[in-house]
Amino acid sequence: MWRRFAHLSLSISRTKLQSFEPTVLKLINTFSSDSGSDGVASSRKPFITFVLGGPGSGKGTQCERIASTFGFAHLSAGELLREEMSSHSENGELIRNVIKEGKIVPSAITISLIKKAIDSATSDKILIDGFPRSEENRMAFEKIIGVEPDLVIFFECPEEEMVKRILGRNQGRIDDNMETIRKRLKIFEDLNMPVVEHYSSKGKVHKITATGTVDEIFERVRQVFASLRWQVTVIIA
Ligand SMILES: Nc1ncnc2c1ncn2[C@@H]1O[C@H](COP(=O)(O)OP(=O)(O)O)[C@@H](O)[C@H]1O
Ligand SMILES: Nc1ccn([C@@H]2O[C@H](COP(=O)(O)OP(=O)(O)O)[C@@H](O)[C@H]2O)c(=O)n1
Ligand SMILES: [Mg+2]
Repeated sequence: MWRRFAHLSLSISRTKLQSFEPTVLKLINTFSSDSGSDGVASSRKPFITFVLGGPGSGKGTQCERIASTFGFAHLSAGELLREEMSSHSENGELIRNVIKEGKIVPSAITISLIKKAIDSATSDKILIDGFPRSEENRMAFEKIIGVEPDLVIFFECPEEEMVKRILGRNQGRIDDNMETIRKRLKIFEDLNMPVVEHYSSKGKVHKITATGTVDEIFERVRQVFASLRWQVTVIIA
């Protein structure tokens, strides 16, 4: 039956895609970004977005909205580490100490958790929230996983706003106290920002002003994802 159809592969915006008659479209679940590498996505390679920003800048909150609106799997590096910490695994104590100090967990541990989460994700559009947090994290990911992100979102937020949000977060986290927050803010400047600068120089970063209401910020984020070019196969009957 499929042999009677001509297949045409093209890149098309999501808005235009929605106006097509669904019966003549077969959507391959991949897409590429305008700023992406080669613009040609394979149906097997996941579309990876790194979501970066200081502690309390709203990464987790906005990732939930992106995931539910655009069908992404949301993997939070911090959540994966906290789960591992609570599972009493051999690395649990090490992770607890590093998080309490606001430092960065060795890349091999974090990447192995991320890899497992990617492998079991139900979407091949993946948000990796809070990773990479250092150049060492970044280089290890690119080496072990063997891909670069297709897109990087960076939430820019003033320090005093981040501190206010963390102190109001109320999730019982061992690192949400003023002493650890100060250390995390320093790590953010010293180790996280070089990662943002690296991907900025490659034209992959979309900087989002992370002040205002959750809805206002999501409207800025939404525009980035709505402008992604979907890779579709059109089946012409
Ligand atoms: N735009 C916003 N305005 C006020 N509070 C916010 C906003 N976005 C998130 N929050 C709250 O701030 C805290 C930190 O947000 P979160 O998404 O956990 O940030 P991150 O993952 O970057 O640390 C949470 O309690 C969240 O509910
Ligand atoms: N790539 C990562 C991500 C988090 N972490 C650790 O986990 C802590 C919490 O990360 P998180 O992403 O949940 O924190 P928020 O920025 O969401 O507040 C960090 O401060 C680090 O100690 C890490 O070591 N390596
Ligand atoms: Mg978070």
